[in-house]
Amino acid sequence: APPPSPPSSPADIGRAALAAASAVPQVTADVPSELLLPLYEAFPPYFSSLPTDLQSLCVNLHERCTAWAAQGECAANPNFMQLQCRPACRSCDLLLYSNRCPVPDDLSAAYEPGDLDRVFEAIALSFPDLQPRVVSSPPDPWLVVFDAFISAQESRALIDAGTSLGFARSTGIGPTLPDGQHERVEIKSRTSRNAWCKKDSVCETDPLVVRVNERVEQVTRIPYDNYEHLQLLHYREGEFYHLHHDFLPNFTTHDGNRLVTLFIYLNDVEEGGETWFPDVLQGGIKIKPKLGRAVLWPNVMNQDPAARDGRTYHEALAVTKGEKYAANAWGHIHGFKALQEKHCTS
Ligand SMILES: O=C(O)CCC(=O)C(=O)O
Ligand SMILES: [Fe+2]
Repeated sequence: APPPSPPSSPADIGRAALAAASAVPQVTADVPSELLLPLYEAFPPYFSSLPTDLQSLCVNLHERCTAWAAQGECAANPNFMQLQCRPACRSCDLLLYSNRCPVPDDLSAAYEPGDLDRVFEAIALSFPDLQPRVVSSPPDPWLVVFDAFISAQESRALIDAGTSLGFARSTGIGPTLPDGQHERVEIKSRTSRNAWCKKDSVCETDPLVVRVNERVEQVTRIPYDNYEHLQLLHYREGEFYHLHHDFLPNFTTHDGNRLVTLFIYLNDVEEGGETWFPDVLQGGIKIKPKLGRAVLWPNVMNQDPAARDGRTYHEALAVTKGEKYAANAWGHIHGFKALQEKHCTS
């Protein structure tokens, strides 16, 4: 990914710290000579003190890291520099999750035991304009369909945001990396494409998108910061997402897991593309995509919001005619967005 905020550097005055000193032909600023040496030559104690699986990750990811470090950018722009220019900033120890991601001060939970039922019970009474229908309720898992969750104009704004951000083949969550995050891998069971409504994108400036996020927050009573950035989806004819659960496996990060999924359909689909819940009610439930419609379901148990509700497996059936646009809003127990900025989410 491109640097979110590249340091200001007047000229190309150095090379990566891992380049040999002889490979740096033109040094036009005062760069300390040790920064021009390979890290393990210049700082053997520092390098060998790192756990072995971190040593291979202790590299500069940008060729101007050394020069930026010499200009004081490690202190001026730490979020970017400490991860992109690890050896140059002597920040390789931050590759360890426990070093990089101290437990947040505010670990309050969006849902305490019992809150999930309270939130779902209140929805039918509090948001009549959104046309909610309780399709399933305890002792079965909650499942609420809103037939007017967003307007045609808001749907258009979300599709346009996805198009401008660029839809790319969707991935699944792969093995845990040494830095505590997870590899993203292409999976055969999911052929859709998606875009993330990320920070500093049109999603944060378009009032229509902002309004949708506010509604998601109000209806679910999960704060905006606890939500992952909206994930915008595009399925072309034949594309699908096979049976899966939205609760993340093996997560250990401070954001906690996904409490609920609010899934929004952004267009009418000619044929297919239903969301199928095989274990909700007798014989399962299929939700047909429809512009403005949304489905809300829990991924966790009412009595224990840290535990997965194994009954809300679901599948996006293949679009058999036309195309499908949709959006996922995933609300976590704890804050998510601020942690993601520090690369501390899964
Ligand atoms: O497209 C759908 O109907 C559901 C998609 C889904 O379950 C997901 O993206 O996690
Ligand atoms: Fe899903």
